[in-house]
Amino acid sequence: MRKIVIGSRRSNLALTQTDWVIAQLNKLELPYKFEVKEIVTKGDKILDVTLSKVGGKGLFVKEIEQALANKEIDLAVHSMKDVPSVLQDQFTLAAITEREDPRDVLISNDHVLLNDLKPGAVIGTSSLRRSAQLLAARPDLEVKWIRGNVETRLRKLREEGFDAIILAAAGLKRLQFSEELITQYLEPELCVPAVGQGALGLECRTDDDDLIGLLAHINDDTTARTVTAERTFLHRMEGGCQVPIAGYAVIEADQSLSLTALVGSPEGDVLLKETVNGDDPRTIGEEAAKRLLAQGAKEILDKVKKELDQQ
Ligand SMILES: NCc1[nH]cc(CCC(=O)O)c1CC(=O)O
Repeated sequence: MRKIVIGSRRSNLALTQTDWVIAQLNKLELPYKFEVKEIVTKGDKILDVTLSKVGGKGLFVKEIEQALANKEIDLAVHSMKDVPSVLQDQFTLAAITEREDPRDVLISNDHVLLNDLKPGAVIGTSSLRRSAQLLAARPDLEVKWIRGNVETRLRKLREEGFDAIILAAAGLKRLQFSEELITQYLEPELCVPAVGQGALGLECRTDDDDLIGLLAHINDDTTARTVTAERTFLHRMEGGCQVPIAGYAVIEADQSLSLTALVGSPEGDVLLKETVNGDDPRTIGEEAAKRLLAQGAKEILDKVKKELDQQ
């Protein structure tokens, strides 16, 4: 019986996601056992400055990959939205598991809906993707930076003068927060989710054929196809997750794919958005990128990156 060591960040969400993956693998009743090893990443320690300053979100993944390379761990469970669009050859995304609710949600004090928030209400988010789309819908709102894990952000909502915050439904559901906490689901038409939002990715060493074979059992084809379309788009935009890019694909009744891709300015005064249909995930990802680039998406993103560098 082989023991698989799984590296996880120490947050409740990361540990819950890791336990969920272990439960799926145990159901297979194959001769493997699983052990969790907690890893504290630099991104977890640095909570006060903007993440873009210390290397973006890829940072969470990087230290876990070091542990994979050193064979301290055999497997890493990631939120797909935190995984850079290209991995080094020595690492493989062996499976993408079934997507949880991909939507963002609004959580406001006193359960006030987005349209009913008072002019100038303060919204907490640290995502330029969320701020761009929220401000496009409600230009009068004020967006304020908020950091920390899900529990910390909920505490800050109550204690630090925010009127509302935006979180991913997937994280709240996995952590088993009550539905009553959620004021409003932001449908993808209003707020296109982050590329990969709600899906988990399982990363291991490329030469670990045995583990790759095991993980294939818990790959979800629908999620893998849709997330591949989204990530192809992200890759072509040369976007990290710290810039205002969104991508969300679904499978239609006739099994074809439909990808909605968005690039915006952080202030929400420009939102470029395209929906592309087709059968091949990579082709529609490329096509969405081509259409947005033709409308000036690169200029918008370059300006954002320059501003981040100056911070
Ligand atoms: N940005 C951090 C992060 N990375 C993954 C999730 C959970 C949702 C998911 O799996 O996409 C969250 C929290 C959030 O955005 O509210």
